[in-house]
Amino acid sequence: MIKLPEIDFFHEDLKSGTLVWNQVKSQVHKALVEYGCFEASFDKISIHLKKSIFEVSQELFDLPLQTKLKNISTRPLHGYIGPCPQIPLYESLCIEDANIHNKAEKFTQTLWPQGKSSFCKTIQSYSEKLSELDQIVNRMILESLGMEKYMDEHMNSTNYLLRLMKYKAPQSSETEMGMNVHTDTSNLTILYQNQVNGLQILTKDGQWINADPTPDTFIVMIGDPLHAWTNGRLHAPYHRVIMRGKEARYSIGFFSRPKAGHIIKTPKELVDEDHPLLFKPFVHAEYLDFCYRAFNNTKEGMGCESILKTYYGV
Ligand SMILES: O=C(O)CCC(=O)C(=O)O
Ligand SMILES: [Fe+2]
Repeated sequence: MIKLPEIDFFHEDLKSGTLVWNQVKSQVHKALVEYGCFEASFDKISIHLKKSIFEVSQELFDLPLQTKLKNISTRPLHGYIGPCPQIPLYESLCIEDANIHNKAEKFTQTLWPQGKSSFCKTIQSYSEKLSELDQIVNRMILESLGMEKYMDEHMNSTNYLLRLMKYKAPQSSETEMGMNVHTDTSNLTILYQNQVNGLQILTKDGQWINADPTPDTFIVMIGDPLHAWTNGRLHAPYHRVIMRGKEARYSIGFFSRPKAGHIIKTPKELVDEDHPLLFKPFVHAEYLDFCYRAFNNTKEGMGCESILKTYYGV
């Protein structure tokens, strides 16, 4: 049974340029080339915070549907997604810029007008801490491609989204699709789950493997925009969620996303004879519209055909 690579981000002195940084960086690069994802240990999020994020998540999903529907956004797939025929077990809410205090507070007030500081504090602190891991991984990615000069531009053109997700236990004793096969629309995704497994990743050679993280680990994954930007060097894996058993699954997705109007354009340094250009430049908002249409048009939910290849392939 293949297991995802495990990478440790514990070290106190994990600073660019140190020996330990370079060692971790090469593990990150190798894992992202081969699998497009890995399992990360990261101790900046305390046990208390890990517990709290699921407690507040549960409270959120226990709110009446009318209240959850207040989570709306002008961008498609950025608000409340309720159980629908494509994915009947799935429900999620989306908090844009959850790492920024004012934004976390605004979201909290929309759902709890009387205020709910435990919720606001937890989502903000969780997002802020996890953004450190996101930045470490992003820097390692750019350095390992010799592209660190793009770091500021890369980070300034993204923002963070926090998606709290719940998958109901399937009705029958059979397994059921929790989320259909897709690749992510983010540059980088960091997933954390309660101890109900279900996430599966498709390897490059076509095998589905289980990503069963421990309570201490996160799954870090590449999405389409970064796959395109790196001219295919980093793999964006197809993945899905299969539900079984009697327990609900809670999962927390932390996404670094290109901003709506940002154009994803492969830098010229990453194009040469051995690496011909794979994708035309594209505006993230337009690409997201295609994903949204695919999601609505196919019975299986997010279509499994690559949106990136279909619309932007060279
Ligand atoms: O719940 C999970 O583990 C996966 C969620 C996911 O793939 C996504 O939100 O894009
Ligand atoms: Fe995903």
